[in-house]
Amino acid sequence: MKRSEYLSWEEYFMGVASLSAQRSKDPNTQVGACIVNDEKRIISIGYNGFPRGASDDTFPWEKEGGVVDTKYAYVVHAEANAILNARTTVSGSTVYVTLFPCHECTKLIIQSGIKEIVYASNKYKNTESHKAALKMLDAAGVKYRQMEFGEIIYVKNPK
Ligand SMILES: Nc1ccn([C@H]2C[C@H](O)[C@@H](COP(=O)(O)O)O2)c(=O)n1
Ligand SMILES: [Zn+2]
Repeated sequence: MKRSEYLSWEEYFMGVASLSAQRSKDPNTQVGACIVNDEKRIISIGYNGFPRGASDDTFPWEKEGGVVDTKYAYVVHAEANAILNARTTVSGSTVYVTLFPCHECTKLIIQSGIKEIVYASNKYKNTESHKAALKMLDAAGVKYRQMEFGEIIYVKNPK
């Protein structure tokens, strides 16, 4: 008899996103993303980090200070890295991401043709960035739903 405690596809893809997040050097928030096509194939992964050439040891991880002295000026977000890392089209795919996309990543998600977002944490809910992201996703008809490992707890823009 086959074992019954195996991971569901959703748990597997969010698990890969979560493992990817563990590569991040951000001391405060580690984010991972996993892009999956309609054949359930993982086509790309990414996590938040500095761009090539920007050393994790010399560029700032600070949250506060002048623009050039904080991480926000330099970090490439997990979703952006996953889209950029893809070696095939991401159009029509689903992105599993450990944190709801910010408004900038939302633009990339929409423009790259990703059709669905499955996210875990929504810790920046109620921020202006989140509101803008929701506005764009709803206008574009991109679906999004929250999942807690194994359990889908919220669905928006269903088929
Ligand atoms: N959807 C997101 C949102 C944020 N990030 C990155 C950008 C930063 O490295 C970090 C957020 O830092 P915090 O302000 O919480 O200290 O997460 C991302 O990759 N994807
Ligand atoms: Zn972002």
